[in-house]
Amino acid sequence: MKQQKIEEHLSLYFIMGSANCGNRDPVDVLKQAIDGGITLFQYREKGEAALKDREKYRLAEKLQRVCADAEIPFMVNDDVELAIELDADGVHVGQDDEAARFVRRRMGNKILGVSAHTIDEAHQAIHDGADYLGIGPIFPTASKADAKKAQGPELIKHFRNQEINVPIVGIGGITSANAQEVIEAGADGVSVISAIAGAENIQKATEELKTKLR
Ligand SMILES: C=C1C=NC(C(F)(F)F)=NC1=N
Ligand SMILES: [Mg+2]
Repeated sequence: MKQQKIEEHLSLYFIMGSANCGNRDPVDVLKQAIDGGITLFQYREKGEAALKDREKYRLAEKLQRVCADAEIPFMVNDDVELAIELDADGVHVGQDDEAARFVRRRMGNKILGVSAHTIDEAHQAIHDGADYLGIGPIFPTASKADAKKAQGPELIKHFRNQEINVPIVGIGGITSANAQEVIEAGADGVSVISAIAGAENIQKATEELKTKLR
């Protein structure tokens, strides 16, 4: 049941933190993205101006409520303590965050996403109980300062050819111009930051992206 649900939710996965919203209120950005049809949200508070402690908690709480009202699962990036404190729907961790097997123990049956760049990392994440893998960067990205080299949609094909059959979401420089290639390569969905958060008209940009995913 959860496995099937995860695939459903992965199709248009919006990731955002205060640093991605320019001078716009992150709550309004999220509301417009939800109106445009996102299927999953991840709160990712990163960068030198990243909110911390009480401020971060308060924004996370507001974004979580917006997701709850829209029945969109609310994920937290990296910060397992915050995810547990908020009783978030899940957490996403990278290879340099807390090991997925420990996060799984602390998160119980919540959604656990893990970033993987190699087949070995994918096998380890699956062994540790990951519900989905974030694979990328597919295209060059400006949203992650320490991103690895873009590998193209072939990266997703490679994971599928290697019998990695768990839910996969592609990440990295994905826009409405290239989203289709990522799905055709075998991803269950696409995750985006600036293609939505940086758009002039957020709802329209989200709707346009969504049309490419059918
Ligand atoms: C670094 C990341 C890689 N992948 C993902 C996701 F799209 F959720 F899988 N989220 C991240 N924060
Ligand atoms: Mg991380």
